[in-house]
Amino acid sequence: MSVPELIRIVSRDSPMALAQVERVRAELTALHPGVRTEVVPVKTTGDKWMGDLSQVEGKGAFTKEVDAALLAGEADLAVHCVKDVPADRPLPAGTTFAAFLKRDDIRDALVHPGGLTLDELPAGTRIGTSSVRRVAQLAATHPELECVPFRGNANRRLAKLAAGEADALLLAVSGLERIERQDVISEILSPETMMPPIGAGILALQCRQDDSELIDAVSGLGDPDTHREATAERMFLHVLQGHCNSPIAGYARVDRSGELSLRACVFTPDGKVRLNAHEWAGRLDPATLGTSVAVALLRQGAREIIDGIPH
Ligand SMILES: NCc1[nH]cc(CCC(=O)O)c1CC(=O)O
Repeated sequence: MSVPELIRIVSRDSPMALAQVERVRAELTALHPGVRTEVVPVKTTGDKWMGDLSQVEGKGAFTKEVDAALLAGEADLAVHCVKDVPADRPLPAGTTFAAFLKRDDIRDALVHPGGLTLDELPAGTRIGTSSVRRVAQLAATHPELECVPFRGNANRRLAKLAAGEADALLLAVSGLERIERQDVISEILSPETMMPPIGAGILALQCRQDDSELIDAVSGLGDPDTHREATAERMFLHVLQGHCNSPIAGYARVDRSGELSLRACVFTPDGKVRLNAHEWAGRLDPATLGTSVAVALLRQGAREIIDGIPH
């Protein structure tokens, strides 16, 4: 296999994103000793804008500038959190996913400086989160807690928490691990307590579609089970056609016997309505499983819920 001499890797410039790039560089050099890599950090709209994401372009706010650098030939390989890559539309024309890295933890964690668990938090505790998915689920199970809007990369959110702008936070376990701040976790929430977002804990490598030399060189970093899970989850979201204010959650799992299943939920923003679906792939391919689960939720009224939320 011919491997490019130099691979320029583009990513957001947050500490979490740069840690993700370091993982990719380490895996690349393990697979192809001698390959040189260079990091091209870019600031995205989502990093710069601290208001409501629906007022900028919503979905795509964390990926647009990265995609642009890839397409302009300023870099060869983009590293994305699958969670942040819009699934309602295809990937930008001319680009493709070359690999999904082995999935990290999919769960959310509670960060409470006093070390309390979610069930122990006193009424009125201010939870810093702007995520409609987290707000809806907390409203359903812990209506006595108060969510306050909280944006910024994970390090900035931890700094704002330390400054007293909230009493506790919800953050992804995988994200905290990447920035080496697992120490702040007071409780890891099960996926039943806090259903994760589509694509949680998965890093994707994106290339220009015509760059077959690079696609071949990086495809060996992909994990087959993660690929099946990501494909089912993203097709689910594509068929559902949510928007940036629609509380949608779900995850696919390949179990020990190799069976793929997908469970997913749609909520009203107040958490009062929760639609559920859970299906096994059986003989279906992952994308068809994703479609089937989306159709199951649409039959229960997901379209009316999603379209009824201002966005
Ligand atoms: N929106 C920011 C973002 N994008 C991906 C992750 C977590 C890591 C992952 O799921 O890959 C986070 C932080 C968070 O939600 O706490």
